[in-house]
Amino acid sequence: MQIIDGKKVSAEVKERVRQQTLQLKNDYNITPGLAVVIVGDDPASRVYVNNKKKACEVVGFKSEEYALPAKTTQEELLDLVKTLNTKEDINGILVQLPLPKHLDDKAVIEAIDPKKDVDAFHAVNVGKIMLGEYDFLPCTPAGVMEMLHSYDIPVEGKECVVIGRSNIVGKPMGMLLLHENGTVTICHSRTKNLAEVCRRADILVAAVGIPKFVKADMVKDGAVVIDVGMDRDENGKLCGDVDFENVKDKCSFITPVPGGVGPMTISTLMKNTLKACKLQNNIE
Ligand SMILES: Nc1nc2c(c(=O)[nH]1)N[C@@H](CN(C=O)c1ccc(C(=O)N[C@@H](CCC(=O)O)C(=O)O)cc1)CN2
Ligand SMILES: [Mg+2]
Repeated sequence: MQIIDGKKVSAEVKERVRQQTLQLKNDYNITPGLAVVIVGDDPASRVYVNNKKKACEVVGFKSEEYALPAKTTQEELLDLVKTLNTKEDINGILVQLPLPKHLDDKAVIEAIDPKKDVDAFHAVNVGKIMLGEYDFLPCTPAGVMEMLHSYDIPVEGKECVVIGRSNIVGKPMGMLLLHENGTVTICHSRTKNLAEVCRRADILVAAVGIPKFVKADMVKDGAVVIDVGMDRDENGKLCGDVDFENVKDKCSFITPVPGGVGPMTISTLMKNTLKACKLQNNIE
Protein backbone atom coordinates (compact mmCIF):
# COMPACT_ATOMS: atom_id res chain seq x y z
CA MET A 1 0.00 0.00 0.00
CA GLN A 2 1.27 3.43 -0.93
CA ILE A 3 -0.03 6.72 0.42
CA ILE A 4 -0.30 9.34 -2.32
CA ASP A 5 1.44 12.47 -1.13
CA GLY A 6 -0.67 15.39 -2.37
CA LYS A 7 1.58 17.96 -0.75
CA LYS A 8 4.59 16.65 -2.66
CA VAL A 9 2.83 16.46 -6.04
CA SER A 10 1.29 19.88 -5.45
CA ALA A 11 4.72 21.37 -4.67
CA GLU A 12 6.07 19.86 -7.91
CA VAL A 13 3.23 21.40 -9.92
CA LYS A 14 3.76 24.79 -8.28
CA GLU A 15 7.48 24.62 -9.01
CA ARG A 16 6.75 24.04 -12.71
CA VAL A 17 4.31 26.97 -12.69
CA ARG A 18 6.93 29.13 -10.94
CA GLN A 19 9.53 28.36 -13.62
CA GLN A 20 7.09 29.14 -16.44
CA THR A 21 6.02 32.35 -14.72
CA LEU A 22 9.67 33.44 -14.50
CA GLN A 23 10.02 32.68 -18.21
CA LEU A 24 6.90 34.71 -19.00
CA LYS A 25 8.29 37.64 -17.03
CA ASN A 26 11.68 37.40 -18.77
CA ASP A 27 10.31 36.99 -22.30
CA TYR A 28 7.26 39.29 -22.21
CA ASN A 29 7.42 41.26 -18.95
CA ILE A 30 4.01 39.85 -18.01
CA THR A 31 2.94 38.71 -14.52
CA PRO A 32 -0.25 36.63 -14.16
CA GLY A 33 -2.87 38.17 -11.86
CA LEU A 34 -5.55 36.37 -9.85
CA ALA A 35 -8.51 38.06 -8.15
CA VAL A 36 -9.88 36.15 -5.17
CA VAL A 37 -13.36 37.13 -4.03
CA ILE A 38 -14.66 36.05 -0.64
CA VAL A 39 -18.05 37.00 0.77
CA GLY A 40 -18.74 36.69 4.50
CA ASP A 41 -16.64 35.13 7.22
CA ASP A 42 -16.81 31.35 6.81
CA PRO A 43 -13.64 30.21 8.62
CA ALA A 44 -12.87 27.33 6.21
CA SER A 45 -13.25 29.62 3.20
CA ARG A 46 -10.90 32.09 4.87
CA VAL A 47 -8.25 29.35 5.23
CA TYR A 48 -8.61 28.31 1.56
CA VAL A 49 -8.45 31.90 0.33
CA ASN A 50 -5.32 32.55 2.40
CA ASN A 51 -3.76 29.38 0.97
CA LYS A 52 -4.58 30.50 -2.57
CA LYS A 53 -2.96 33.89 -1.98
CA LYS A 54 0.09 32.17 -0.47
CA ALA A 55 0.34 29.89 -3.52
CA CYS A 56 0.23 32.97 -5.80
CA GLU A 57 3.19 34.38 -3.90
CA VAL A 58 5.11 31.10 -4.22
CA VAL A 59 4.67 30.90 -8.00
CA GLY A 60 5.22 34.63 -8.58
CA PHE A 61 1.68 35.78 -9.44
CA LYS A 62 0.03 39.00 -8.42
CA SER A 63 -3.05 38.36 -6.29
CA GLU A 64 -5.82 40.73 -5.25
CA GLU A 65 -8.25 39.88 -2.49
CA TYR A 66 -11.77 41.27 -2.47
CA ALA A 67 -13.29 40.49 0.94
CA LEU A 68 -16.92 41.53 1.00
CA PRO A 69 -19.23 41.57 4.04
CA ALA A 70 -21.81 38.79 4.47
CA LYS A 71 -24.64 41.26 3.81
CA THR A 72 -23.33 42.05 0.28
CA THR A 73 -26.17 42.16 -2.27
CA GLN A 74 -26.33 40.17 -5.47
CA GLU A 75 -26.04 43.40 -7.44
CA GLU A 76 -22.91 44.50 -5.58
CA LEU A 77 -21.24 41.15 -6.15
CA LEU A 78 -22.18 41.10 -9.84
CA ASP A 79 -20.84 44.65 -10.20
CA LEU A 80 -17.51 43.58 -8.73
CA VAL A 81 -17.28 40.58 -11.09
CA LYS A 82 -18.06 42.83 -14.07
CA THR A 83 -15.32 45.25 -13.03
CA LEU A 84 -12.82 42.39 -12.66
CA ASN A 85 -13.80 41.07 -16.10
CA THR A 86 -12.49 44.30 -17.63
CA LYS A 87 -9.32 44.66 -15.51
CA GLU A 88 -6.34 44.05 -17.77
CA ASP A 89 -3.94 43.02 -15.02
CA ILE A 90 -6.37 40.35 -13.77
CA ASN A 91 -6.26 37.10 -15.75
CA GLY A 92 -8.20 34.86 -13.38
CA ILE A 93 -11.28 35.47 -11.22
CA LEU A 94 -12.24 33.15 -8.45
CA VAL A 95 -15.32 33.54 -6.29
CA GLN A 96 -14.87 31.37 -3.21
CA LEU A 97 -17.79 29.00 -2.60
CA PRO A 98 -20.06 28.52 -0.77
CA LEU A 99 -21.58 31.99 -0.93
CA PRO A 100 -23.97 33.18 1.81
CA LYS A 101 -27.46 31.73 1.25
CA HIS A 102 -29.10 34.92 -0.05
CA LEU A 103 -26.72 35.05 -3.02
CA ASP A 104 -27.25 33.15 -6.27
CA ASP A 105 -23.96 31.36 -6.96
CA LYS A 106 -25.07 30.22 -10.45
CA ALA A 107 -25.71 33.81 -11.58
CA VAL A 108 -22.37 34.91 -10.15
CA ILE A 109 -20.46 32.14 -11.91
CA GLU A 110 -22.22 32.93 -15.21
CA ALA A 111 -21.19 36.59 -14.85
CA ILE A 112 -17.48 35.69 -14.88
CA ASP A 113 -15.83 36.07 -18.28
CA PRO A 114 -15.24 32.42 -19.34
CA LYS A 115 -11.69 33.37 -20.34
CA LYS A 116 -11.01 34.38 -16.72
CA ASP A 117 -12.97 31.49 -15.15
CA VAL A 118 -10.00 29.68 -13.62
CA ASP A 119 -12.31 27.42 -11.59
CA ALA A 120 -13.82 26.18 -14.88
CA PHE A 121 -17.33 26.43 -13.40
CA HIS A 122 -18.89 28.59 -16.18
CA ALA A 123 -21.31 26.79 -18.53
CA VAL A 124 -19.07 27.59 -21.50
CA ASN A 125 -16.10 25.89 -19.84
CA VAL A 126 -18.20 22.98 -18.59
CA GLY A 127 -19.45 22.49 -22.16
CA LYS A 128 -15.92 22.57 -23.53
CA ILE A 129 -14.89 19.89 -21.03
CA MET A 130 -17.77 17.68 -22.18
CA LEU A 131 -16.50 18.06 -25.75
CA GLY A 132 -12.90 17.39 -24.71
CA GLU A 133 -11.76 20.78 -26.12
CA TYR A 134 -11.12 22.76 -22.98
CA ASP A 135 -8.85 25.59 -21.89
CA PHE A 136 -9.26 24.99 -18.16
CA LEU A 137 -10.12 21.95 -16.08
CA PRO A 138 -11.91 22.21 -12.74
CA CYS A 139 -9.30 22.32 -10.01
CA THR A 140 -10.22 19.35 -7.81
CA PRO A 141 -10.87 16.71 -10.52
CA ALA A 142 -7.84 17.88 -12.52
CA GLY A 143 -5.78 17.66 -9.32
CA VAL A 144 -6.91 14.05 -8.89
CA MET A 145 -5.84 13.23 -12.47
CA GLU A 146 -2.47 14.89 -11.85
CA MET A 147 -1.95 12.66 -8.81
CA LEU A 148 -2.80 9.52 -10.79
CA HIS A 149 -0.32 10.55 -13.50
CA SER A 150 2.36 11.38 -10.97
CA TYR A 151 2.11 7.88 -9.46
CA ASP A 152 1.88 6.21 -12.89
CA ILE A 153 -1.57 4.84 -12.14
CA PRO A 154 -3.22 3.91 -15.44
CA VAL A 155 -6.88 4.73 -16.04
CA GLU A 156 -7.44 3.16 -19.46
CA GLY A 157 -9.79 0.20 -19.30
CA LYS A 158 -10.16 0.45 -15.52
CA GLU A 159 -13.43 0.33 -13.61
CA CYS A 160 -13.73 3.83 -12.16
CA VAL A 161 -16.45 4.55 -9.62
CA VAL A 162 -17.14 8.11 -8.47
CA ILE A 163 -19.39 8.57 -5.44
CA GLY A 164 -21.05 11.99 -5.69
CA ARG A 165 -22.51 13.93 -8.60
CA SER A 166 -21.82 17.58 -7.77
CA ASN A 167 -21.12 20.02 -10.58
CA ILE A 168 -17.80 20.92 -8.95
CA VAL A 169 -16.38 17.44 -8.39
CA GLY A 170 -18.42 14.33 -9.18
CA LYS A 171 -19.66 15.11 -12.70
CA PRO A 172 -16.41 16.58 -14.08
CA MET A 173 -14.41 13.85 -12.31
CA GLY A 174 -16.36 11.22 -14.21
CA MET A 175 -15.73 13.08 -17.46
CA LEU A 176 -11.96 13.35 -16.94
CA LEU A 177 -11.71 9.65 -16.15
CA LEU A 178 -13.75 8.96 -19.28
CA HIS A 179 -11.39 11.12 -21.36
CA GLU A 180 -8.62 8.74 -20.31
CA ASN A 181 -10.67 5.73 -21.34
CA GLY A 182 -11.79 4.61 -17.91
CA THR A 183 -15.09 2.73 -17.62
CA VAL A 184 -16.95 5.19 -15.43
CA THR A 185 -19.86 4.83 -13.02
CA ILE A 186 -21.16 7.83 -11.08
CA CYS A 187 -23.03 6.90 -7.90
CA HIS A 188 -25.28 9.06 -5.74
CA SER A 189 -27.81 8.93 -2.92
CA ARG A 190 -30.35 6.99 -5.03
CA THR A 191 -27.87 4.37 -6.25
CA LYS A 192 -29.03 0.85 -5.39
CA ASN A 193 -26.48 -1.62 -3.99
CA LEU A 194 -23.89 1.13 -3.59
CA ALA A 195 -21.39 -1.07 -1.72
CA GLU A 196 -21.58 -3.66 -4.49
CA VAL A 197 -20.97 -1.05 -7.20
CA CYS A 198 -18.03 0.38 -5.24
CA ARG A 199 -16.50 -3.07 -4.83
CA ARG A 200 -16.17 -3.27 -8.63
CA ALA A 201 -13.89 -0.23 -8.67
CA ASP A 202 -10.24 -0.38 -9.62
CA ILE A 203 -10.26 3.37 -8.97
CA LEU A 204 -12.73 4.63 -6.37
CA VAL A 205 -13.23 8.37 -5.94
CA ALA A 206 -15.21 9.47 -2.88
CA ALA A 207 -16.83 12.90 -3.10
CA VAL A 208 -19.95 12.56 -0.96
CA GLY A 209 -19.26 14.94 1.91
CA ILE A 210 -20.06 12.38 4.62
CA PRO A 211 -17.26 11.65 7.12
CA LYS A 212 -15.73 8.15 6.78
CA PHE A 213 -18.58 7.03 4.48
CA VAL A 214 -16.46 4.53 2.51
CA LYS A 215 -15.90 1.45 4.67
CA ALA A 216 -13.52 -1.45 4.10
CA ASP A 217 -16.29 -3.72 2.79
CA MET A 218 -16.93 -1.26 -0.08
CA VAL A 219 -13.38 -1.52 -1.40
CA LYS A 220 -11.89 -4.20 -3.64
CA ASP A 221 -8.48 -5.59 -2.71
CA GLY A 222 -5.79 -3.61 -4.50
CA ALA A 223 -8.05 -0.68 -5.42
CA VAL A 224 -6.84 2.89 -5.79
CA VAL A 225 -8.87 5.03 -3.37
CA ILE A 226 -9.07 8.80 -3.84
CA ASP A 227 -10.67 10.82 -1.06
CA VAL A 228 -12.05 14.21 -2.05
CA GLY A 229 -13.90 14.69 1.26
CA MET A 230 -13.19 17.57 3.62
CA ASP A 231 -15.26 16.60 6.65
CA ARG A 232 -15.13 16.68 10.44
CA ASP A 233 -15.24 13.50 12.53
CA GLU A 234 -17.14 13.04 15.83
CA ASN A 235 -14.35 14.91 17.66
CA GLY A 236 -14.31 17.81 15.22
CA LYS A 237 -11.07 16.62 13.63
CA LEU A 238 -10.59 17.05 9.87
CA CYS A 239 -11.19 13.79 8.00
CA GLY A 240 -12.28 12.58 4.59
CA ASP A 241 -15.13 10.57 3.07
CA VAL A 242 -13.07 7.39 3.51
CA ASP A 243 -12.63 5.43 6.74
CA PHE A 244 -8.88 5.70 6.15
CA GLU A 245 -7.60 3.55 9.05
CA ASN A 246 -9.80 0.57 8.14
CA VAL A 247 -9.58 0.94 4.37
CA LYS A 248 -5.90 1.66 3.80
CA ASP A 249 -4.57 -1.89 4.03
CA LYS A 250 -6.87 -3.08 1.25
CA CYS A 251 -5.61 -0.47 -1.23
CA SER A 252 -2.73 -0.32 -3.66
CA PHE A 253 -2.84 3.49 -3.35
CA ILE A 254 -4.83 5.81 -1.12
CA THR A 255 -4.95 9.58 -0.57
CA PRO A 256 -4.98 10.91 3.00
CA VAL A 257 -7.02 13.83 4.36
CA PRO A 258 -5.39 16.26 4.97
CA GLY A 259 -2.44 16.18 2.60
CA GLY A 260 -4.11 14.45 -0.35
CA VAL A 261 -6.46 15.99 -2.89
CA GLY A 262 -6.86 19.36 -1.08
CA PRO A 263 -3.41 20.78 -1.89
CA MET A 264 -3.83 19.65 -5.53
CA THR A 265 -6.91 21.87 -5.88
CA ILE A 266 -4.76 24.91 -5.23
CA SER A 267 -1.84 23.94 -7.47
CA THR A 268 -4.27 23.32 -10.37
CA LEU A 269 -5.68 26.80 -9.81
CA MET A 270 -2.15 28.15 -10.32
CA LYS A 271 -1.85 26.17 -13.58
CA ASN A 272 -5.18 27.53 -14.80
CA THR A 273 -4.28 31.12 -13.95
CA LEU A 274 -1.00 30.85 -15.86
CA LYS A 275 -2.86 29.36 -18.83
CA ALA A 276 -5.49 32.13 -18.69
CA CYS A 277 -2.73 34.74 -18.72
CA LYS A 278 -1.04 33.14 -21.73
CA LEU A 279 -4.31 32.79 -23.65
CA GLN A 280 -5.28 36.41 -22.95
CA ASN A 281 -1.89 37.55 -24.23
CA ASN A 282 -1.89 35.21 -27.25
CA ILE A 283 1.21 33.41 -26.00
CA GLU A 284 1.86 29.79 -27.18
N1 LIG B 1 -14.36 28.82 -5.99
C1 LIG B 1 -14.10 27.64 -5.40
N2 LIG B 1 -14.68 27.34 -4.23
C2 LIG B 1 -14.41 26.15 -3.66
C3 LIG B 1 -13.50 25.22 -4.26
C4 LIG B 1 -12.92 25.58 -5.49
O1 LIG B 1 -12.13 24.81 -6.10
N3 LIG B 1 -13.24 26.80 -6.02
N4 LIG B 1 -13.16 24.04 -3.60
C5 LIG B 1 -13.50 23.88 -2.20
C6 LIG B 1 -12.56 24.49 -1.22
N5 LIG B 1 -11.15 24.55 -1.63
C7 LIG B 1 -10.78 25.49 -2.50
O2 LIG B 1 -11.39 26.51 -2.70
C8 LIG B 1 -10.13 23.80 -0.97
C9 LIG B 1 -10.43 22.92 0.03
C10 LIG B 1 -9.40 22.28 0.73
C11 LIG B 1 -8.08 22.51 0.42
C12 LIG B 1 -6.94 21.91 1.19
O3 LIG B 1 -5.80 22.10 0.82
N6 LIG B 1 -7.19 21.22 2.31
C13 LIG B 1 -6.16 20.74 3.18
C14 LIG B 1 -6.63 20.83 4.59
C15 LIG B 1 -6.92 22.24 4.99
C16 LIG B 1 -7.40 22.36 6.43
O4 LIG B 1 -6.61 22.10 7.33
O5 LIG B 1 -8.56 22.75 6.63
C17 LIG B 1 -5.80 19.30 2.84
O6 LIG B 1 -6.67 18.57 2.35
O7 LIG B 1 -4.67 18.94 3.11
C18 LIG B 1 -7.80 23.38 -0.59
C19 LIG B 1 -8.81 24.02 -1.27
C20 LIG B 1 -14.88 24.49 -1.94
N7 LIG B 1 -14.97 25.81 -2.47
MG1 LIG C 1 -27.43 30.49 -2.77
